[in-house]
Amino acid sequence: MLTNLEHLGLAVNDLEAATSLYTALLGQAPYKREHVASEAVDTVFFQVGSSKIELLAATSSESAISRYLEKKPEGIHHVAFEVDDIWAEMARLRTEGFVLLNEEPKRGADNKLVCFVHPKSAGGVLVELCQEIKQ
Ligand SMILES: CC[C@H](C(=O)O)C(=O)SCCNC(=O)CCNC(=O)[C@H](O)C(C)(C)COP(=O)(O)OP(=O)(O)OC[C@H]1O[C@@H](n2cnc3c(N)ncnc32)[C@H](O)[C@@H]1OP(=O)(O)O
Ligand SMILES: [Co+2]
Repeated sequence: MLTNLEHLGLAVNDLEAATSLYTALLGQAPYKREHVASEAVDTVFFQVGSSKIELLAATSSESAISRYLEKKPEGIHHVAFEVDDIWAEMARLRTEGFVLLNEEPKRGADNKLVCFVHPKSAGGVLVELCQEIKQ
């Protein structure tokens, strides 16, 4: 089952400007900056209670974030939910008729295994599932 709203992913053109804005808005500094080569993104994370804000900027034109920002304004790009068992949730969502964008979970940011649900099958929202990678 989905246990928590893990993060909101915000697509931004200028990561430093967005980081300054959210530092002022949230009244706190980010806890992590991370490059995710597999997604060609630089990310900045803020903790807000039990949820997070993830700022995402593309590092190449091949990035999903780059393609998104070619067509849409900066803003909420995806919503991510925490799961205890990503394999079970992927199987459950498939049986519910959702279209998954990856066959297997893949390594995401912030020490997570992730998978994505196509927005066209999720009411127009790009959904991400995240499972903590236990050390
Ligand atoms: C993993 C690191 C980090 C983490 O938290 O761990 C991340 O979150 S990385 C986040 C960036 N990576 C991804 O988003 C990977 C999954 N996304 C994709 O595979 C694509 O972005 C996809 C398939 C959702 C869209 O691909 P593309 O933009 O090339 O396709 P289209 O432009 O043809 O879009 C198809 C259709 O979907 C609508 N769309 C696209 N993106 C979104 C979105 N973020 N939210 C809602 N809707 C979206 C788009 O408008 C098209 O709709 P249509 O009505 O046909 O115009
Ligand atoms: Co994300």
